[in-house]
Amino acid sequence: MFKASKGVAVEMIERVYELPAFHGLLEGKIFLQNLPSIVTARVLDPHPGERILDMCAAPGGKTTAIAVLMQDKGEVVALDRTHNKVLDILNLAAEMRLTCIKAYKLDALKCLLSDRPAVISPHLHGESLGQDTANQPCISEALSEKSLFSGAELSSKQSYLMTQALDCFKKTVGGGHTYRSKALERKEARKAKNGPGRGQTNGGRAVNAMGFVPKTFDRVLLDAPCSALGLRPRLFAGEETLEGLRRHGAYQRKLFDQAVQLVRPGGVLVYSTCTINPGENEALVRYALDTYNFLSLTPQDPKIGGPGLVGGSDVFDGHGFRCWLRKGEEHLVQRFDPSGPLDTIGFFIAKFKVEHV
Ligand SMILES: C[S@@+](CC[C@H](N)C(=O)[O-])C[C@H]1O[C@@H](n2cnc3c(N)ncnc32)[C@H](O)[C@@H]1O
Repeated sequence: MFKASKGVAVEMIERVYELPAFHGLLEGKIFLQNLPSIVTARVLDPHPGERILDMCAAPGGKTTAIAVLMQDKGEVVALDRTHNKVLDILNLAAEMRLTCIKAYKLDALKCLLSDRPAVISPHLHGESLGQDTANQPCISEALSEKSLFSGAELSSKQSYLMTQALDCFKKTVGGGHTYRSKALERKEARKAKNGPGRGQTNGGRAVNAMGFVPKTFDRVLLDAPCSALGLRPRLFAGEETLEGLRRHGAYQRKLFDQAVQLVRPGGVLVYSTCTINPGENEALVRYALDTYNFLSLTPQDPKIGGPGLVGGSDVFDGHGFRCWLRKGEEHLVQRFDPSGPLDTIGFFIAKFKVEHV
């Protein structure tokens, strides 16, 4: 408010709900969530022991809801591209004592390991791993795959081996059981003296991820960054332009292209946004179904929101007229109307079954 020289200021003189502020109260016991966010985690339907990917996860509301539904058994990989936001996820997970959550910093547009040339730290080379390396089959096997170092694209076997190698590397070297360099000892002494520093929190350290092997997650949630036109109150909603809305749609399609490749055959992909813009919701579903013939919409449970929009836009968005859902598809998605009797934020959820060939 003090940044702008003119504009509208709002002073809240009466609360809608007489709820106390929860800051620091019942820490780890309660976490406020919008109803559609809880519904999204339930629609994903994660089971204990599964491997789940939450692609745009900060601050971790849905990540933690998913981990709770899994009774903290299995693995929830939570990504965000922003360092401090990854720390937020780690903090929330620690506060809720959820150990199955692994949060990483990664641009979700580069999620697929096989998408990029192999760039491996020289530390991963056998000699620098210490004497016990030969006793680590996964490292030895991965390192014997010569083309890992050639800069060629990774096959999925190579990608898998590399992930295994990195895991082993972390366990052996990173865990400090077999080899502790002088540099590591100096770093730890510094940390003990100065405190954890920017990359550390109570929840742990924000680590960069390199990407993931295609078709290795049981379920993927893409809670996409969006125009957030469903959030209330939105004092600045009028500032979105048609071009801005179109760009959100294009970005979401790129994220979806990554998400779809990470789900295992027979797995589930849930797409959600907190906007009411059909260009980011129903149009994304149309794109998904028309682009990937191995995807199908699947019924959602619980189903609380209303039907999606059938038809299409008659507004030219600079590239075309976006098509939305076809008749019969509208009841397979949920659209939460922020002006409706449910009194929720505006939100959208689509659930896809993935059957790769
Ligand atoms: C809608 S919010 C996610 C809310 C979260 N799922 C929750 O329930 O708490 C979108 C998040 O996506 C992140 N994001 C945007 N683009 C991204 C990208 N390319 N890769 C990873 N994260 C991204 C943003 O930093 C933001 O935290």
